[in-house]
Amino acid sequence: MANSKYEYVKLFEDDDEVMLPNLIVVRVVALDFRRFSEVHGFVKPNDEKALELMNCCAMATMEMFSDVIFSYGFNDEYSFVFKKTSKFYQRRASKLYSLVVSFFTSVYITKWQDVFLQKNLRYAPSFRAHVVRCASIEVLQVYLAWRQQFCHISNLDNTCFWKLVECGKTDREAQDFLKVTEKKEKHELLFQKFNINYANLSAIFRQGSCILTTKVEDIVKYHEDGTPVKRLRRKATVIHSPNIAGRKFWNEHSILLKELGAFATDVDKINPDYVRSFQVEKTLMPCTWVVIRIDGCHFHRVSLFQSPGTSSTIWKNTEFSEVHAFEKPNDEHALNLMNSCAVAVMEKLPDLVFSYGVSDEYSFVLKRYSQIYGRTASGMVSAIVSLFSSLYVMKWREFFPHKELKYPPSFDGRAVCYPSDEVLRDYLAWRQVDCHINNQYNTCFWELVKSGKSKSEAQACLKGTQTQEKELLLHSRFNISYNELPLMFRQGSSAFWDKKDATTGDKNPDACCERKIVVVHSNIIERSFWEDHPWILDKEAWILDKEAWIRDKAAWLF
Ligand SMILES: Nc1nc2c(ncn2[C@@H]2O[C@H](COP(=O)(O)OP(=O)(O)OP(=O)(O)O)[C@@H](O)[C@H]2O)c(=O)[nH]1
Ligand SMILES: [Mg+2]
Ligand SMILES: [Mg+2]
Repeated sequence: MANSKYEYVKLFEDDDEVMLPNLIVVRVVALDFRRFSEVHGFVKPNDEKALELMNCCAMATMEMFSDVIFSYGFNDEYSFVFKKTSKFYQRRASKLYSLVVSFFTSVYITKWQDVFLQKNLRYAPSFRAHVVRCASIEVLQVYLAWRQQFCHISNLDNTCFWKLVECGKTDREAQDFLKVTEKKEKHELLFQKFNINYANLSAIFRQGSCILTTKVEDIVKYHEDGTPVKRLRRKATVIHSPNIAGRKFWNEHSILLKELGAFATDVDKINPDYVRSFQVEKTLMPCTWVVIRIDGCHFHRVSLFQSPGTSSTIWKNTEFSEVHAFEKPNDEHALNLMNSCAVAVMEKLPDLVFSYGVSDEYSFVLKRYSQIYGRTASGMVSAIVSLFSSLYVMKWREFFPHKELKYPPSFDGRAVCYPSDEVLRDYLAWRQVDCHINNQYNTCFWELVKSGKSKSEAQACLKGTQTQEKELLLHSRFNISYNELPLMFRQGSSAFWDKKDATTGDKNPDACCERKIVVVHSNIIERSFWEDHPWILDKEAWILDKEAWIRDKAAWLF
């Protein structure tokens, strides 16, 4: 809708389409899961409930994203394989991994209490994700073999490790012992010393879990004459298999053959070059401002959700803001929830220097030399979008104490590099102009609707109108002075560390206690905002960061 002189900043966005014939795998891995599992007292080495929750999230993800044909997970990770012809979001990598990780995270929080009845979630967990490109079905086969082999090796190791620790060894001693022990000896150790036959441990621990979906018919209601109204729905099922990369397992599932292709032989060796390709992630250009923009998925449009109180997922012609009865055009609580999540994300990731939010989106600015998540686009985007989603679900009650969250929300994300302060400020100006144009239009639109016009009449009435005409319309017909509407609606929200932090810096040991993020609703298009807050895009810190970065990255220069 919006059109402004700042639109040129869109030229900095790059295309990350996964080209055909590459097969798409989205791999999701928990962040800092060791700490999370300790804080939540997970059983070692495997917590059945924690695995059940991971499977639950993966099943919901597969039911949500119908192009995902197969998934495999163990411990704290899951891999989702898309059908080979998928056109989902034009195969744009950032859309795919961000939506999957965001939804997966939201479900993790939503379902936590159902799985861990007595255990409260103590803090917001998050996951990271990236796209693995497999050039052929043979490469996908190696990928699956690699992951399942890792599951086996790590589970055997962990089982031995915790048994050794239980019987008195220190962590160090147990690790040193296992380092020099062969697989066969580990099996022997478990059997001889601890009376454990490894092969008898639960398949879910040893083999991980696979998920496949089938179409089932649900009766959703009955007509007056008693005939049932049926609807097709995807139903996910968990299975365990000792060799998911084997021909025997794969080729007996017709859906895998049809949507992905057959395995011609069994894998006898995992090619290390392939493994390198599975791990490669694009890094962002150094010395640029990185902006991570996240946006609510289908906050307005059709979405899929699980109807409350039932276990079935149903297509509904609906929108997140509609289902949750957000006030139109602006819901103060919904916007404050977004702001609160953004502040919490900034507190967790100190490399974030500024963020700007409007409607269902937030832009996070990372300092120029940020090296978090190896400066990979997928690391930065997925960690932020996942943490944001996690917080959004956890904080929902605080902002909507009387409203149930009806289904897990999801956000997409992208990373864009801007080379100078000017371009970065133009980017932020672009978002604020967009906020202004949309807000003015939406205010007029909903006033017209409230006054009795249909939506299409309201649309027709506003078509081609300029700012001043809209202001006049609001004033003359509805007695609304646009400039007196709440600042948050007109200007959006900006979050940043307040001045005290920047000036006290590291010199004062108590400084960290005083650090505070402020949320303001200012005009950030005007240069004066940046002149009044020079520490946000601080030049001096930038030079120090640059020197540290060169020392770290380019030691060979000296
Ligand atoms: N009523 C109400 N709706 C809101 C509010 N904030 C966001 N929305 C809705 O969220 C939509 C955001 O627009 P987009 O992000 O472009 O659209 P979307 O439906 O989320 O679609 P995608 O982002 O492409 O998935 C708006 O059109 C509103 O319908 C709010 O405070 N109140
Ligand atoms: Mg949106
Ligand atoms: Mg939006």
